[in-house]
Amino acid sequence: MGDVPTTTEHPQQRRRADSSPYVDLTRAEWSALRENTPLPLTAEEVERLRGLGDVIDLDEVRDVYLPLSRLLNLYVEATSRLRGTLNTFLGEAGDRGHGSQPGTPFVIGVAGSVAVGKSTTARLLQALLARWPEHPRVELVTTDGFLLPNDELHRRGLMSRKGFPESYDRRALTRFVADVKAGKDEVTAPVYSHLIYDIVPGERLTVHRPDILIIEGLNVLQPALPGKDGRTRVGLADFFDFSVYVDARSEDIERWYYERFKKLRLTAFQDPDSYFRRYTQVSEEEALEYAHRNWRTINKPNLLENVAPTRGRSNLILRKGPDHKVQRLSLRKL
Ligand SMILES: Nc1ncnc2c1ncn2[C@@H]1O[C@H](COP(=O)(O)OP(=O)(O)O)[C@@H](O)[C@H]1O
Ligand SMILES: CC(C)(COP(=O)(O)O)[C@@H](O)C(=O)NCCC(=O)O
Repeated sequence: MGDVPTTTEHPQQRRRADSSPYVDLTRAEWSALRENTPLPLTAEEVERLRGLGDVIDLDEVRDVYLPLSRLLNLYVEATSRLRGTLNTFLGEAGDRGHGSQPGTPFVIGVAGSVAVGKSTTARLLQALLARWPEHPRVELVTTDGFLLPNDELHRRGLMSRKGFPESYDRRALTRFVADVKAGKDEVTAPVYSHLIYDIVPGERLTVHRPDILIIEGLNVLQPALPGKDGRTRVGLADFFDFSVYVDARSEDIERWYYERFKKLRLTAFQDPDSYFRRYTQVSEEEALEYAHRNWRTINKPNLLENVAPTRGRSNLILRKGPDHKVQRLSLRKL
């Protein structure tokens, strides 16, 4: 694996020039920033939010996610004040509907590789944010609902590119977030099932004017594609008020992917409806060959070509060590 560029080993990130837009913090420095924020989750609740294979406990929540929840609270307040200022500036024009609506949702993007633990991060944030004294309504949506259905992926020759930017209906995804942010009463999205490895026909999820929307997925920080006229379009990330990139060494993520695959083989894959049931009927070694191929030909190239290059667009980079625990953080300051 020596030739594999990892997602963490850029020397400039260890020692940054003063002009770097990021400030680097150790876990200890970051955890001190939680100040007196109380811990609103119990060990059992944390356990329920934990994804398969992720290691997360109350220490991790206290040291890593509480300071983040505090920072996000400050961001939400400041963003709301800024919107008020904009509406004041727009004055009457604002009254005629040109300004942003009061209560415009605060949108948070959570990005990172397959199997890095984005879902756990997003679920923890949702639970922590919902427990602020203001009790905001926090909705969490994953971008897999906007994958093209398998039939369509087959037609376009993209079945072995699942998770690559072109395997999504990116316009529908951007429209979905734009509609939520515009304050529409009900906005719906398609639903993806890991069980059938496909979009669930006819099923939609509905989002009703949340205070905060978390949108989690591999490619949420991808820049917009240029339009046919060559002009840049508005992209998904243009609607984000804050974004988090969950980072780890490629070698660690690969190991987590295989470990999760082995666990899924003993659990979810046993379901008769599982797309992966066939891997419960062969030896673990044979099943793992499929996982290795998937990592080598789909998830790793996607990580290196598409996902990791978006890391520098995020507001916060969480760097996990080999045990899934966050070791270092980089917070955008400029
Ligand atoms: N084949 C599968 N069957 C059932 N659940 C799966 C399968 N693959 C992934 N998952 C689950 O789906 C969620 C999203 O996984 P993934 O997209 O790899 O992101 P991440 O691990 O970064 O959250 C995780 O909770 C994972 O455990
Ligand atoms: C569904 C996914 C593309 C992730 O989608 P996301 O929610 O990040 O948009 C991914 O978990 C996946 O299934 N990738 C295909 C390759 C594989 O089976 O590992």
